[in-house]
Amino acid sequence: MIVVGSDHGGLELKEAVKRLLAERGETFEDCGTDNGNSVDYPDFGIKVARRVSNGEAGKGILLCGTGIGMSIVANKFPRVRAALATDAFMARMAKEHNNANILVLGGRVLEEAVAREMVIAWLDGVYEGGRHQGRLDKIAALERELMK
Ligand SMILES: O=C(CO)[C@H](O)[C@H](O)[C@H](O)COP(=O)(O)O
Repeated sequence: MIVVGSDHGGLELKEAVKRLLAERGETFEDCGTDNGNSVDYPDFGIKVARRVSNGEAGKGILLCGTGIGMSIVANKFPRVRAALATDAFMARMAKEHNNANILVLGGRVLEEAVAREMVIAWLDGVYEGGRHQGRLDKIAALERELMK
């Protein structure tokens, strides 16, 4: 299950991402926003990141104008590794090296065709483990330490 969410700045590109997910037959749920009215990105970033953090959803895709605000919010949550990417290489690395469970996109930054390539690269990428796992373990240990 993939949860998606955006503010008004990411809404148009989110609709394109949803079309791609539907074409691929992915199971997904849109946590909003659902219209162009100005909203606050944390409200929607929290909805998506909480569900990834607690395991209700395996993956999430978040969009705002630049993706920066959504990244800041999502990475507050334990077990969330949210990656703001700007091209297909970064999106693929986000999966292969970082095992990112949330992909963050900027609706005011990306062309639809590039965003589609990115989502495909991230979804189809395979986490490599190996040397990268020790690095993710260090991040997880830091999370546990900071939560004490
Ligand atoms: O939070 C952001 C930047 O990190 C997002 O890009 C928002 O979409 C943006 O800040 C919203 O801007 P607006 O002028 O209120 O439309």
